[in-house]
This record gives sequence, structure tokens and C-alpha cells, in this order.
Amino acid sequence: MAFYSRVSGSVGMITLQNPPVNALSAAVRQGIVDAMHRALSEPEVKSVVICGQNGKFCGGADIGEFGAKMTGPPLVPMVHLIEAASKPVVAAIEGIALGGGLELALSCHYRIAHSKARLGFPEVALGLLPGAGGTQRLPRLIGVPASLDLITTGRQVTAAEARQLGIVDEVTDLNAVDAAVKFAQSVADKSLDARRISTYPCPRPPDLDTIFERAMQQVRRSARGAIAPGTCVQAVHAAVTLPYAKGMERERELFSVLFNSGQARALQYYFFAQRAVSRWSTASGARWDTSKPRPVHKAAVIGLGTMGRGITVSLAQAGFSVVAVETQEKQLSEAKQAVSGMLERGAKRRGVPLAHDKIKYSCSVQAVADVDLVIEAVFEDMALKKTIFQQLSAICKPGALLCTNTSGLDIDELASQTQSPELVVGMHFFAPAHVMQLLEVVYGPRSSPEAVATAMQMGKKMGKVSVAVGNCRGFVGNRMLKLYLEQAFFLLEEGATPEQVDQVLEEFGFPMGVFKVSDLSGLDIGWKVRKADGLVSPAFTGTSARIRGGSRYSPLGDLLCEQGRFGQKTGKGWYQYDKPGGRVAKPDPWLFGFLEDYRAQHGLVARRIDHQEVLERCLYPLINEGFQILQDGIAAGPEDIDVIYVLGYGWPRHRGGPMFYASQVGLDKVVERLEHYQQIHPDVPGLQPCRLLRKLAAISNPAIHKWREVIQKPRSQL
Ligand SMILES: CCCCCCCCCCCCC/C=C/C(=O)SCCNC(=O)CCNC(=O)[C@H](O)C(C)(C)COP(=O)(O)OP(=O)(O)OC[C@H]1O[C@@H](n2cnc3c(N)ncnc32)[C@H](O)[C@@H]1OP(=O)(O)O
Repeated sequence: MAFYSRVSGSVGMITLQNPPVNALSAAVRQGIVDAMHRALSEPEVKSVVICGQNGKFCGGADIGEFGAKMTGPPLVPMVHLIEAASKPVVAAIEGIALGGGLELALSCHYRIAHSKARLGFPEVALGLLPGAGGTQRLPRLIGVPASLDLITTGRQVTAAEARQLGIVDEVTDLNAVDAAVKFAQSVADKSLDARRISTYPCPRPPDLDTIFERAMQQVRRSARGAIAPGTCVQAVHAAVTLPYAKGMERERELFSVLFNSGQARALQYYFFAQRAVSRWSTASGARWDTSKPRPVHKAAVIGLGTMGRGITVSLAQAGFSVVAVETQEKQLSEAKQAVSGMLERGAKRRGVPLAHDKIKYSCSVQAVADVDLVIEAVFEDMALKKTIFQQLSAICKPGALLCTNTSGLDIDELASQTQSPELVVGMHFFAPAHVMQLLEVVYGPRSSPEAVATAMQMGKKMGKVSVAVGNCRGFVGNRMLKLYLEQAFFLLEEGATPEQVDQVLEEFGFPMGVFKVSDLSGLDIGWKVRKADGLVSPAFTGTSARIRGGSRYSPLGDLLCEQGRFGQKTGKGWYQYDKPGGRVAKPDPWLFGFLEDYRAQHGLVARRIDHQEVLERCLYPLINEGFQILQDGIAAGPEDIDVIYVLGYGWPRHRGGPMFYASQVGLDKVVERLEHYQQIHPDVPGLQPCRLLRKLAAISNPAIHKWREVIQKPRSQL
């Protein structure tokens, strides 16, 4: 709701009250409209201040209402009522003015902001545009280029930048509501003729066409198939080319297209999913609201390779004291230099003080004796990790949490090397660890709720989105990835090329196709894992070359590694590069010959594979594995999987994540296509729909937020 009061006799005060962010729900909009009418009708009231309760002006339209039938007064007439008011209206912006919140502020005649406030139009991240006049008022106020920047990127600005751009009239370090009241009194008698932004002419820079062309090119490059950024450009274009009323009609038309799109649904689902994962639960019933994290002041990182360096930087930037350990002097000194460089670049970019003094480097594991938490980040070698966990268990103080950054090894096996297995959890970072936002927190059967809560909170403090997942080979992300990679290899065997597969996946919205990613991260990584798993051996020849464990296996990746083709680092992999370390992937005629020879050797006849098959073969087995993961209780809900895939694996956000995508395709369709491919390729693993997927498909494709009800029924019923 919105609360009306009178301040200093002559100022009508409208306070938005809808915790936690004062979103413009139907009740709030109704409250504002009622309060405006009251303020306008009271003769003693000479001016009006609009503010938000609890130091937050307004977080925008209530996103939760978008899925339901809209009730209450609409936003557009509400902002028109405010702008048309005959008494000056001043917005007192504390905390945030985002989306519809900023549109509300732009409809006021004046804006006073607290210095710590942030303002912006984040609608584009929800698949929308600022549809309550934002695309028409902002360009009239601050010009086209700056408006395009803010509206198409969703970038939030500080109060200082907002002042510089001309969005706010004054910035104060003091109480912004008090300042706004004073200001409102001072302008009570002033004419409002020059204060209604909708009446301003929109500035028309001489190079207007070039500005819009460039903006369109820029959004096409970065949007990866998302439609909202380009539509935002079109809406701003209307502000320059049409009179205000017509521009508003165009804004509404474009908003309507976006509002009704699957992309907007996916992005809004994702918005809530990213918040839902913090309310974690484990298969054994531990929960976020009943588990207390331990205090962590000092942490250690063991192993300063690429991952260890990134984790060290992330910890130091988050304010933790860090002991960084690398047993070889030379590697330690190289790591120190690299970490310093990363910290310097980070400090410069973020405008924060350097965090060098937070880190102590050591060659000795003994240096971790007094830390509260250790993150082991050595090679993916179980024997080595076991030795380290035995050492840590003996050296660390009682109660210290022992974490491993493994990307898929058994947490429980490591826990069994220690005296306190309940204090062992996985903290699976993604490379580069100081940049990537995702953290998989992996609990084993013996991890205590307190240990999980501590790792989840650490991730949050490091600015990551932490997702709690159970212990299994590859956890959630890499377990699903295995199916995706396997299918891509099988497609090559059957006649596809890396370029064809990658193109389909990039058109779907991945920043890079599977083969380009493989070249970037190094083919040797997977090769090492497969060797350790006993999948690579000269013994597998002749008819057994393409069979492992009774299922079809593609040795293509292994064969490339045997040729020294590890990807970008060697200048050759699935593609060729101009030099080792080169970045630009070019098709490699050698690879085409190699694939032809391989097919001939194994009696395979290349066939034409269409776009749809590439997409379905790559994505549906991955999705099916996601359902298996839910069925096994490794992830608590589809949101966990979707957040992991969007933040860790480049799944296009505007498609919501693999589980949401499946819900949009239709679970019955996913089952039907998997069965179709399974019939054709009965020996190919991953094509058999799992029980949970079949069960959900059979109960007429329930909405994704209903899946948990089915999953949470006793697992034996599945
Ligand atoms: C024409 C055809 C169709 C007609 C249909 C009619 C529609 C007419 C509409 C008219 C046009 C509308 C145009 C305006 C659109 C908008 O305003 S869209 C919303 C824009 N705002 C945002 O995107 C802000 C989103 N929120 C945030 O970025 C952050 O939450 C925050 C505000 C910066 C606060 O961050 P933090 O402190 O880290 O807290 P969080 O954990 O993120 O959030 C706390 C809880 O608040 C919930 N929440 C936040 N914002 C909103 C919101 N706008 N609506 C609803 N709920 C919100 C968030 O989900 C958290 O709750 P829990 O999920 O329960 O944890």
C-alpha cells in the first residue's frame, strides 16, 4: 500500500509501503492514486513528496504480478496523474529507484536523491522495456545516447552519475526525505510549465541515424538472440521520431510484444530462480533457515594454479585474510605475481582499494594451522587430494572447514580421510574463479548443515550465487555436461562437422558451441579424466573401439589428444588456430579428412543431419540427466539446475535454463523425441527418458513451479 501523511502543514507525503523493495503492486498503485487525489484536493497542501519506506524508494513494478491477471490502477495513467498534478511533486530517492520506480520518479516534477542511491532501468534483464513512459521520458531528459546505454543494458547508475546525466536535481548525504520536504516547500509556488518531462522536445543529435544503427549493431552482438535489447532501441527511436502521445502508443505496442513473449517468461522465472537457490535444502532435510553458518575470518587456498589464483583473488576482494599455499618456490613466486596483477586490475576496474595485504603466501601447508576454512585447489587427482586432506586434518585447528574445489570427484571419499568428515564440503568454482558468478556447494552424506551453511555464505560474501547440490560424479553441472559432449561426438561420427554443431548451439544462444568451448578449455582435461576412469587404453581396438561398458562410446576426443591436438593452447583441436594460443577458430580440412577416415574405418556412413536433430540430440539428453538428478535428490529443484546452467555453462538466460526450456518445449515432446532417437540408436547412452521425466510428462506437463510437489513425494514412488 501507500501511506498518506501531512508534513510541516503544507507538504503531502506519500510513502510506498511494500517490503522488501516497495514494488509497485496493485495495492501500492491504488494507494498512490488515492493519496495523490487527496493531496490535490486538500487546499492546505501546496506540494507533495513521494518516498519509500525503510530507505528504499521503489524496486519497480511487482514482477510477481506479471504472471497473473492485472488488477488495480495501471501504471501509465498513474504516472500521468502525477505529472499532470497542479502542485509540485518531489521524489525522495533513497536506496533504489529501478524500473517502474524510476518511471515513477521521472513523472515527478523534481528528484532529490541520497548519495548512496542507485537508479536504473533493469527491465531488459526481465525481457521487457520500461513500459510506463521510461523510454519516452528519459531521452527527453538526458538525450538519446545516454538513454540507449541505460535502457538497453539495464546498467544502474549512482546518484552522482544520475546527477551528472541530469536524471536527478540534487544529491544529498543527509536524510533525502527531509531534504525533499524542504525542497518541496521551496518550490511550492513555482510554475510547473518547465517541469513536465513529457512536454520536453526530444534532443535530435545530427548523427541520429548512425547512433541508432550502432546501438542496434551493439545489441545484436551482445544479445545472443534476446529480443528485448533491440526492442528497447526501437522504443527509444519512437521518442525521437514521434510526438509524446504517439511515442507512448508505440512504447505500449512494443511492450506488449515483449510482455507476451516466451523470453520474458523465461527471464522472469530466472529472476526468481536465482533468488530461490539461496533457500537451499539437502536430501537429508537440512535447510537454510535452520542451519547457522560458522564465522570465517581467515581462509586458506592450497594449490595456486589457475583455479587457486582466482579463488585467492575472490577471497581477498571479499575482505577475508588469505593464506595462499603452493609448495614449489618457483610456482609460488609466479602465482604471487599473477595474483597481484589480477588484484590490481580488479581494484582499478571496480574503483576499490587494493587487497594485497590480505594475502600471506607460503610454501608450507603448516601455514594453514590457524585458519577457519581451507579450500584445496590442486589438480583433479584423487590420490593427491586424499594426501592433502589427511595433512589438513592433522594440521588445521579443530572446527576448521575443509573444502575441495574438485569439479566432480567424490566428496565423501575425501571426507573419509579426515577426523571430522562433517566439516568437509565441496566448493566448486568455475574458471576464471574471480570472475564467474557460480559456486556449486557440494554436500556429502556426512557434511553437517553448519558446514553447508558456511560454504553457502562464503560464496555469497564472494559475490557468487551459491547452489547447494548433492555428491555424485560431476555433481550437477558436469554430470549433465557429459551427456551433451557425448552426443556432440556421436553427431560427428554420424556425419556432422564441429562447425555445424557449434552453429546450431550458437544460434540457440550459447556464447560458444560445444567444440569451440572444448578447444578453449583444452581437450586434454577430459582426456585425463577418461584415462583415470580406464576408458582410454590401447586394448580398446577393432570392434571394441567404440564400446565401453556395453554402451556406445566415441573415442574421437581421445584420438585428437593422441595427435597432440589439445585445442587453442596447441593451435589445433576441433578447429585450427593461427598459432598456439590463437583465439580465432577456423575450420580445419585435416579434421574433415580425419573424420572421413574414422568413419570408413568403423563402417559408418555419413548422413545429412538437420538443425533440429543437432539441437535435440545435444540438449534433450542433458535435460533428461537433469531430471535424473532431481529424481536422485542431487538437486532440490529445477531452479538449482537452471541457475547452474545459466551462470556456469553459458545457457542463454532468455531461455530460462534447461529445465525451464524443457517445460516450455513440453515434457511429453521431450520424452517423445528421446524415445525416437533411442529407437534409432539403441546402443547410445543417455537417450532413455528417466522415470521422473516420464512421470511429469504423463501428468499433463505441470507448470515448473509444481514439479517440486511431485519430486518431494517419497522417492520410492517415482
Ligand atoms: C500491454 C500488454 C500487457 C499489459 C500488461 C500490463 C503490464 C503493465 C506494466 C506497465 C509497465 C511496467 C514497466 C515497469 C516494469 C518494471 O518495473 S519491471 C521491474 C524492474 N525492477 C527490477 O528489475 C528490480 C529487480 N530487483 C532487484 O534488482 C533487486 O531485488 C534489488 C531491488 C536491487 C534488491 O536487491 P537485494 O537487496 O539483493 O535483494 P533481492 O534478494 O534481490 O530481493 C529481495 C526480495 O525482493 C524481491 N523483489 C525484488 N524486486 C522485486 C520486484 N520488482 N517485484 C517483486 N519482487 C521483487 C525478490 O524476489 C526478493 O524476494 P525473494 O525472492 O522472496 O527472496
